[in-house]
Amino acid sequence: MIHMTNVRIRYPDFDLAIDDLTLESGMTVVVGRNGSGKTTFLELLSTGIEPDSGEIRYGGMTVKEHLPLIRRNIGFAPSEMELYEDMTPRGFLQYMAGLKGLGDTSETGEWLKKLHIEDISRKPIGRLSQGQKQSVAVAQACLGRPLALLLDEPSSHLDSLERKYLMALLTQYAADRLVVVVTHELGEWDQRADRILWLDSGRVCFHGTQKEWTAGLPLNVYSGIIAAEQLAGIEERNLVRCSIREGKAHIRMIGELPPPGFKQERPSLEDAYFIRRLSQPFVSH
Ligand SMILES: Nc1ncnc2c1ncn2[C@@H]1O[C@H](COP(=O)(O)OP(=O)(O)OP(=O)(O)O)[C@@H](O)[C@H]1O
Repeated sequence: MIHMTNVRIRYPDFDLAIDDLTLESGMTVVVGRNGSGKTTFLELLSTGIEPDSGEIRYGGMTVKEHLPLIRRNIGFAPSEMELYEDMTPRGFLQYMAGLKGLGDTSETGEWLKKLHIEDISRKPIGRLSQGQKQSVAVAQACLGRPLALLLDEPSSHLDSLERKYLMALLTQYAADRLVVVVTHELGEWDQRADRILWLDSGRVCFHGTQKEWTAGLPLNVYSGIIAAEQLAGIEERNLVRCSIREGKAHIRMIGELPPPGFKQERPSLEDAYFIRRLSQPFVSH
């Protein structure tokens, strides 16, 4: 469990302020617009940056007193992790295992397999694709099975099948540990996230379960089919999804009332994000 109290980070053009937040075991998905402070939040949790004020407790321990122990129990994969280009994934993981003080490096093979990078494990990292490098970054974070796994957009370069495998792997990992994932692809986490954390302008706007996230929304979700030429009558901002097939537009949209013939749908995590964003008062940056 990680607990943040009165945490502040002040940059010249941005500040992050978290008064009271507890992250518990399970999968927490962090969302928010660009520049809302998600990476800063993850860097804080990872102990990579120190708050200007306030306190973060890891299972009751503070960084001041127990930094090495806390770091041993955190696995962190930043979004664009700097990897040693001349090393191979296997060599890099063994090196990281050494740094983390893991005696048994056989675990490196396990993560290479689980992240599906075993076949490229002897190629220099510099010659890997973005997606393969991303998997190496996630693998190093998992080494030692840390109690808290912090991942910044871990699937942004992965193909859809690898994304699915990664979701399954992380869901399993989160069964008895704390996993925090920053993502812009909230739709992928339907039925997988235990909690959603929504940051905006460096503030926590929402922290709660999937059920709470999708409940009590000020707008509804509708689906329906209209002639493609009628599409112009629907405001772009209200469209969640639209595909045109045989002259018909198949639509998922949000609104107060359904257009004629549309039926109401249960909001997905992503629908709820759109609704919450659209219903927010405009904040200039
Ligand atoms: N080291 C720094 N010095 C000054 N400002 C910074 C620093 N790091 C981040 N910021 C600012 O803090 C704000 C939040 O950045 P952050 O990267 O945390 O946002 P984000 O939500 O992760 O964005 P994105 O979704 O685009 O990745 C931005 O305005 C950014 O310019």
